[in-house]
Amino acid sequence: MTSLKNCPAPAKLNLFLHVNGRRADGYHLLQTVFQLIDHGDTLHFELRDDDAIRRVTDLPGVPEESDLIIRAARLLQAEVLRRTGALPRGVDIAIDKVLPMGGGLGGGSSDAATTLMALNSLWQAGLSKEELMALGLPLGADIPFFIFGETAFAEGVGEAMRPVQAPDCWYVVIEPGVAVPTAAIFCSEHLTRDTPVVIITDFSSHLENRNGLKGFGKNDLQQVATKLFPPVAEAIEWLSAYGDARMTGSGACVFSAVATEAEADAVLAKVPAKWKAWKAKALNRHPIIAKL
Ligand SMILES: C[C@](O)(CO)[C@H](O)COP(=O)(O)OP(=O)(O)OC[C@H]1O[C@@H](n2ccc(N)nc2=O)[C@H](O)[C@@H]1O
Ligand SMILES: Nc1ncnc2c1ncn2[C@@H]1O[C@H](COP(=O)(O)OP(=O)(O)OP(=O)(O)O)[C@@H](O)[C@H]1O
Repeated sequence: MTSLKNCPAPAKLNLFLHVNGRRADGYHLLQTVFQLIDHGDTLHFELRDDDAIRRVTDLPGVPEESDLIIRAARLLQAEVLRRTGALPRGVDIAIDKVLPMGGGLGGGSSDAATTLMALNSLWQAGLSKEELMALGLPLGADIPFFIFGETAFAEGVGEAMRPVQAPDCWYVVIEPGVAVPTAAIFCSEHLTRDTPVVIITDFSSHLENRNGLKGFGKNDLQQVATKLFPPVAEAIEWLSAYGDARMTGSGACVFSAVATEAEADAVLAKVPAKWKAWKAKALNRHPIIAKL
């Protein structure tokens, strides 16, 4: 096999996101449910005759050298060299970018995770899932989750994960049109960092309904993000008329669960034209698993 086309890099939603504390190194201890959804970027990989790793699609605002896709590919290439003494063939990587940057949807992390999984297969590198997760973590906190590949309850700095059954529902997602820098939210003096720790049984009954995790938990980053970025507050306020609207990750995107696709369409029809909005279905498993 010399190419892998149409590899999905889905988005995630944080159904709740609690900040429970802060480590000595400044990183925050979180508890979250990462929900995979069927909306995201698509990547294409084509092996080269030399050993160069190239992005063949322009991504405005993200130079090739700092792109998480390229950094992930180079990291795996170096790891294969270290293990086998042979440098794997280079690769041209194309991307259909759909997910907004700084959207809280984990776009960059998902692209990097898909790159690690696809190249592990194309290069027949044989790294285990756990080895790929460890390789990806320094590049982005959400990368291990996407490689884990299942909707999950995550704790710590995101590295301890347990699969949970995704609520069987749809989500309406609004992009408020701003990019939120994650670090700025975590640095804020106004961020509360003392939400009590929960256990799965605290919310497992909520997973069975078709309203996401409506009524359970909150996003602790939301208060800070809405103060710094008023369009996020405005989108939450608008969407709240149709359900329990929340922000995902460190923002900017906001979402609300609905039971059916028809209900999602009904809400989408009313979204003010100034915002981009879309619907997505809850997934239990990463769609790339069926492909590799
Ligand atoms: C908040 C989440 O969106 C939840 O899914 C993610 O954990 C953030 O993931 P990300 O955007 O990939 O963030 P990273 O690039 O890993 O980290 C950006 C910055 O956020 C802060 N950060 C991130 C994760 C964490 N558990 N504690 C932190 O304090 C750190 O200042 C870090 O330098
Ligand atoms: N392939 C990539 N796609 C998107 N962003 C990338 C990529 N590579 C590097 N980046 C950088 O990462 C930053 C964060 O982008 P990303 O889309 O991952 O944010 P996010 O959705 O807020 O993530 P999270 O939910 O993990 O906080 C971008 O502003 C960009 O500078």
